[in-house]
Amino acid sequence: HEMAKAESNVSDGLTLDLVRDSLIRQEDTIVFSLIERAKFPLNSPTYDPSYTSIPGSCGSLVEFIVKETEAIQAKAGRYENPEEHPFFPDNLPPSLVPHHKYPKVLHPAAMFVNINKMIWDMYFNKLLPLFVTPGDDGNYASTAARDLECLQALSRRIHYGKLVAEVKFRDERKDYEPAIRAQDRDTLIGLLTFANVEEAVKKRVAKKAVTFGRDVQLGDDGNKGKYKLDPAIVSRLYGDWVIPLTKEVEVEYLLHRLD
Ligand SMILES: O=C(O)C(=O)C[C@]1(C(=O)O)C=C[C@@H](O)C=C1
Repeated sequence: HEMAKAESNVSDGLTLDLVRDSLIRQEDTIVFSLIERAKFPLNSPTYDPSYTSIPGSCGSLVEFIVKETEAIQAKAGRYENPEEHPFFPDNLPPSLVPHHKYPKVLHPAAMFVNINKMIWDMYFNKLLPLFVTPGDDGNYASTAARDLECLQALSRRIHYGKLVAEVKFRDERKDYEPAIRAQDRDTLIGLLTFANVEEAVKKRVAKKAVTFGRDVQLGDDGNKGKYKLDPAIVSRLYGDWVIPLTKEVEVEYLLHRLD
């Protein structure tokens, strides 16, 4: 089904190539946010609920930062954008800014797909210990702020799977419809998987880690193979978690595409 690329010509101008261009640009944001987080050691008190005793808040410092930041950003209209998904959607304050008419591209069922709990779990339990050094330098607030940027960048990329799925559905409706009617996950995964694209993504993000993770010097390249973030880990992050979670969003969206 590589043919779909050339043929897609939908009314709102959305094409698989355009959606993929956005995914590629978002790689820059993700790799750079990880580099920024890697400046700090693990700083485990950031994640320890017993470290803080903030009145009115019972979780860890990172939960406090994420919840409070999301509340401010919600008031500023961030979650009006269908591409943004909060980590703590309960009790978010309403937007206080004028309503912006985002183009209605997705099926309304898209609203109910939010896998940020899985992303949170993956980031803190699997990924973080892989790419930060052990240790504690006391910079917990800055550490939590960097975590939030990583989480938001990952969440945006993974939930972009809704748009990817929508374009694929429009391009190959007759293949997708029977699988959706049968609620057949495996067939849907088969239809939306492009192994060659996944391989290219994994190689490219490793190359971005090499490129962005160097010290820029005016004279000779003094890097001697030392990077701020291990390129192999970025490749693994994508292969083991980012791509599978994006596919999970694609399937969840498609299962309700005909509701
Ligand atoms: O580019 C696509 O077709 C996507 O669905 C995105 C993505 C990815 O997460 O990078 C996921 C599944 C495909 O197998 C290839 C790549």
